[in-house]
Amino acid sequence: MAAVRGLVLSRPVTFVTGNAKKLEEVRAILGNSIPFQSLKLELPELQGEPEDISKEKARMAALQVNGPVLVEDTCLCFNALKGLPGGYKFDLLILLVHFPGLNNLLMAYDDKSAYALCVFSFAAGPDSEPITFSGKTQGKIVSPRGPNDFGWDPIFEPEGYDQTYAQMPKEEKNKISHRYKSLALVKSHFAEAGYTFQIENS
Ligand SMILES: O=P(O)(O)OP(=O)(O)OP(=O)(O)OC[C@H]1O[C@@H](n2cnc3c(O)ncnc32)[C@H](O)[C@@H]1O
Ligand SMILES: [Mg+2]
Repeated sequence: MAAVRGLVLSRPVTFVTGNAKKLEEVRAILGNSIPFQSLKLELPELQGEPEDISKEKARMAALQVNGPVLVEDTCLCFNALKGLPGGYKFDLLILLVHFPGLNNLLMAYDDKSAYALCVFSFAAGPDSEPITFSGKTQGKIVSPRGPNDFGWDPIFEPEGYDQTYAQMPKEEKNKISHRYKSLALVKSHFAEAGYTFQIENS
């Protein structure tokens, strides 16, 4: 999608999420590259294709904020289940983390491969069509290992590693994660579009 070079955004970008752990990672990954403020909003939990969910979240967030917003939708997709649960958030993932025996559900399948998918959307305002940026990290589903403080991190082992996301130092996850890859595209887009920001109090 064409972006207007040098477009001045009316307000600083607001990253809207209800998830403090996501916010922590986004802060660490973006550093000072894109100035943003954050807002905790519980948006309705939509179901469907991750890109559609992410865009719809951006529309809802831009309406509420009445300005430029970033949102993201993240899911874990099992290849043996043809990409489910993906954007269909029945509580299977949470059950898998808390009741490791349920991993037998996947034991029925030889294929334990999965991918973590993060779709960021940027909407320049309530009247702008959101643009999406998808980042994917391949891996496999394993019995839970590591601290249990962020979603399905204990059961996802990224390809090429013998640790789950939960066992890795945060800096390591943030170098290879679905979120990192999606944000790399967001950063490139912002750099190419040449947005300038009116930062409050500056
Ligand atoms: O307000 P939003 O941003 O929507 O926050 P959310 O927690 O509802 O986030 P999602 O709908 O995108 O995510 C669905 C689930 O996936 C979990 N999740 C998201 N990113 C994750 C990651 O990097 N590692 C592990 N679990 C993650 C998250 O905790 C949710 O339980
Ligand atoms: Mg959500």
